Amino acid sequence: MKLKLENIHKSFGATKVLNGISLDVAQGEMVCLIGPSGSGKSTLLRCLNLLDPVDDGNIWLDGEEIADPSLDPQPIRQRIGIVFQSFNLFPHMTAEENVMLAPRRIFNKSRDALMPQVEALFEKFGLKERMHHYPDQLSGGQQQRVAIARALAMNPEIMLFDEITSALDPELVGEVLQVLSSLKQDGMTMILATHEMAFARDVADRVCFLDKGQILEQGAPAQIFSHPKEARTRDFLARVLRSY
Ligand SMILES: Nc1ncnc2c1ncn2[C@@H]1O[C@H](COP(=O)(O)OP(=O)(O)OP(=O)(O)O)[C@@H](O)[C@H]1O
Repeated sequence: MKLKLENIHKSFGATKVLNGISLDVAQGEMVCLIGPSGSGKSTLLRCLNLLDPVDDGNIWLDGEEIADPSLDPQPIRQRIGIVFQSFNLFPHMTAEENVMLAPRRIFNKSRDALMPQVEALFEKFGLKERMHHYPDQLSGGQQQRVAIARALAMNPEIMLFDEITSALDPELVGEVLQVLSSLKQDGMTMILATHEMAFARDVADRVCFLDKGQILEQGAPAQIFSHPKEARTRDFLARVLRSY
């Protein structure tokens, strides 16, 4: 198993946000987390990336326990890329400089040494002509694709995506989802929190329905979307699918 979560608990003050999450993610699998606002999707991804410490439970990456607070989180974080809804690109740097920043600093590599990989990423994401543009010269969809390239430039083993299309104009969503589909074809292990139900249904290997910090149901998208067992899952899907 690439990633294994065992009975994860997390509270903020008196608010219990994750209430016993257990989840196995296989190498190359795409898992979509769906669920109502406030169900704990973002918190789960932040805990997986060690941005927030868990209160209790275990996270295993390739059989190695990573949620141990006595470990230095930095080397583990490098193995797990995360992209957020807000692109957070540095405005005073070009797209290329944004993508090169972390690998240059952390791996101490020169621009020349990194250039073939970075050029290949821009090419793959249809951004070759935009490498030397600044973020404010790029559309939201282009900025988000640069943000994904920036995470990939660290050669992560797993990618986490937290509602990465939620801030985009509807016509720009497709180009970003296309990037996710191509990463899946490349065999990247991915966990996505998303409200893109059609994408989850058509592309994910597995869908996990979160509610009140618990996984109520999980399974193949066809099973969850067509035959949800839990009433709460059914209600949620009925509401969101009606809005399409
Ligand atoms: N740093 C924090 N401090 C206090 N409460 C927090 C913090 N982060 C999240 N929460 C609370 O945890 C709960 C779950 O939030 P989370 O963002 O994980 O949900 P979500 O499922 O990702 O929601 P959405 O779909 O709206 O992004 C919410 O009640 C939220 O207010």
